[in-house]
Amino acid sequence: MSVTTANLGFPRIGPRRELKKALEAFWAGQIEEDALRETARSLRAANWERQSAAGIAVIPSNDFSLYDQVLDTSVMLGAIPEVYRALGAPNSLDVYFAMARGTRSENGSADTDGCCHANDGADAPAQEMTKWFDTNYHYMVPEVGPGQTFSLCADKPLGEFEEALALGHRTRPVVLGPITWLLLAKSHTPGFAPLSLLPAILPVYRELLGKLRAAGAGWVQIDEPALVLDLDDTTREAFRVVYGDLAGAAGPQIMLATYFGGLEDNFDLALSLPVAGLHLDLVRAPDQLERALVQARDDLVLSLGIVDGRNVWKADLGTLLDRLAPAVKARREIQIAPSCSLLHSPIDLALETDLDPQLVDWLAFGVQKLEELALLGLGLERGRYVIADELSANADAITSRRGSPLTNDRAVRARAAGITAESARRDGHFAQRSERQRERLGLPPFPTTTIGSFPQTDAVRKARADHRKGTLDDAGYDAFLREETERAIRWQEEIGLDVLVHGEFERNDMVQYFGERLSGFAFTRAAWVQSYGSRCVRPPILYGDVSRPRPMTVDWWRHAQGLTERPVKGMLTGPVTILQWSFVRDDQPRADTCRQIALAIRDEVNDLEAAGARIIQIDEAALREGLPLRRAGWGEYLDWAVESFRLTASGVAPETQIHTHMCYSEFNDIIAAIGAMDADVISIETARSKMELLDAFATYRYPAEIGPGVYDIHSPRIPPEEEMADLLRKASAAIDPGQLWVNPDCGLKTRKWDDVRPALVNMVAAARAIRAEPF
Ligand SMILES: CN1c2c(nc(N)[nH]c2=O)NC[C@@H]1CNc1ccc(C(=O)N[C@@H](CCC(=O)N[C@@H](CCC(=O)N[C@@H](CCC(=O)O)C(=O)O)C(=O)O)C(=O)O)cc1
Ligand SMILES: N[C@@H](CCS)C(=O)O
Ligand SMILES: [Zn+2]
Repeated sequence: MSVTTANLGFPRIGPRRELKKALEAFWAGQIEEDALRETARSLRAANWERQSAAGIAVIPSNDFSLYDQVLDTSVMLGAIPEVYRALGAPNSLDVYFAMARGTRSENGSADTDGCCHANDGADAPAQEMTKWFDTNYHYMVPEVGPGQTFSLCADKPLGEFEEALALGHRTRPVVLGPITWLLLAKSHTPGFAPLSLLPAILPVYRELLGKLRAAGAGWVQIDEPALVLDLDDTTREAFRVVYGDLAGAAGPQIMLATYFGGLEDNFDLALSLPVAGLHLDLVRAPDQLERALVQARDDLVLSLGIVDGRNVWKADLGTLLDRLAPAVKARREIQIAPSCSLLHSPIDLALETDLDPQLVDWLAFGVQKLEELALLGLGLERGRYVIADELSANADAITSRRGSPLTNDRAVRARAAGITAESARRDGHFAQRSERQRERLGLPPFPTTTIGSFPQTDAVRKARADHRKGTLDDAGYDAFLREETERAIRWQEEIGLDVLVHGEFERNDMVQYFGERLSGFAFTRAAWVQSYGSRCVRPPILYGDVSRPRPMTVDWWRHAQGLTERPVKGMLTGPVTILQWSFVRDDQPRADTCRQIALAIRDEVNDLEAAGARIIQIDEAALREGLPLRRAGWGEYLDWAVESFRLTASGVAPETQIHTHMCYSEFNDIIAAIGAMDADVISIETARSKMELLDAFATYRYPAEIGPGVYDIHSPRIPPEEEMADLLRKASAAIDPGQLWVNPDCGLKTRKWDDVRPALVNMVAAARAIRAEPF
């Protein structure tokens, strides 16, 4: 028997976000391509060295990316739409970044904000961007069409393999598999099935594998996370054809990697493929181990994903050794690995100098996860006694976390236990509430508002950075933010918006801000995780029972409302979004944790109401991405997610208007659940799809008011008044005009004031024009 440690992918942004800084400097014209490439090279070298030093035997290459691995695959396959081809050689950075970010001849570079997809105000628009499975990472959506041809550009996978080899690392290159790539692709041709392109793609993969083999690669990792999804028979058959073909090609041995869940009904299919190795996610689907031990061919190398690549908790090494013992006994060779690429983990816990040492003792980031694997490898091969000290320290950490008062707050638990169906029900039906709200608010038809944030300018970010560094004191920072808020309020009044927002200038991020203020959360210095391209997030760590020690937003709201007679919305992030964008404790069901967050947010909602807020918005930007990857899990998830939202809002009086906001457009299939959230007003993304989303409302009569976005905030383009008026006319044809609000698709934090000002002036004018029309 042999046990080999392996890794599936390492974060590429760098421990101090070196890649982000180099990319942004390159885009700003401050550094040349050579300098960017040099930063990339040194990050790769450091990553290989780090993994090797941690004791990992199988180290990946081609897991690095200057922007996104799906985009890399599109370029590798020559799937470059015509609009970008004119911009340079297919393997040039000009083409690559044009696909990622679009190009603009004026007004600076185009960029997206990652909430949703592409921008369209550029000369060449960026490719669409969307969430990578159920993560907070976003990939660039490949574009394909009938008759498309493919050709290999192997520069990157080959180049990075050879680069590593020159540094003494014979790596296992990682390639995104053809079926997952095609399933993620979209076509502008209605009815076209991207999978029909497989015969055209297969020869390109075969050629790639041949070249990798010739360069000395013994193994290649082909990622097919699509295998954990619900698949139809055509797709299953495609797996048989593709891997029958590729496994027979003169390439390296194939480690087929599945992750983000269990294979379930695709299990037999995966095991029947003639590949040399199969990686299983045993964190999300532990039962797969026993099944694989019974069913796997003797010569199949099982790669066991036992360390959680999606979360930050230390693995329980003793328990894992027990679980793995039968596998070691039964198989000639096993690999042990993280459940998925470590792209979704922060890099190194050693950089966290401010965290409570007790909490540090419970955590493992990317580097520490690799060290855990190395220890497990030693323990399995040579016996537990070899790692006795480490095992005992690990057991202490696991026990300490389990029993720690830091994770258990009796009052929170008692409160959560007292939740009944009644606690999540608002006083009065929508129709009754609506009447009282209309009376109280006295808003015109087609009321205008925005989603919450105004531009996070350099000045705002600098003030926050200065405050953090101590060069701007509390009073100075507070005064600065109050002035920004006041300016925003005055300007909104001036242009005639009906319902105002304070602008969210005090917030670094819509989740991190709340994480920093809630008990049960810890906040890191450097635990950045790539969200898309150069943009990163620092998810808070939710380690304990959650409560809200004191109001978090009330003073900002009070300041803003004190400046105007018009209603200013209280502005909160909802429990599902906070849960979804945090690293969450894994010692209790997510539903229980979500309910605790909901109770904390409920306290804030109630305090905002008590302070006089007439409208309170609770954003649930991540409600849809929290949906389980398999449909069978949707019902249960939606039940607790919707209940959590309702809990936040059910403590207020009928005349207090509750808004929610969701900045994605794909919710035809969950529209009833969204109705069940029982918000009084929902704002949604629709501008980009030109109100297509409203089709959902044709079959489902949404009971409350709706603000379908009329202004695509992902683009710096300024939408003309007439265009927005047209969208409102279109909306009025699908929905009772009395239900309609007028607002942008999402918050404006990533935009510049120079774009925002004229766009909102036009939006108000469009609303006024519509009000004057007969409906
Ligand atoms: C809506 N989206 C969000 C998601 N997830 C979230 N948690 N939050 C979201 O808003 N997922 C889906 C989308 C993803 N979209 C985005 C959009 C934009 C960003 C982004 O711009 N990220 C910033 C970091 C944001 C932040 O925390 N800013 C801090 C400053 C942090 C910083 O750089 N500090 C430096 C020191 C700076 C100095 O000293 O000058 C440091 O700590 O080292 C702030 O405003 O205070 C980014 O730059 O990547 C992300 C996701
Ligand atoms: N209130 C937030 C929602 C973003 S999804 C904002 O406006 O930025
Ligand atoms: Zn949004």
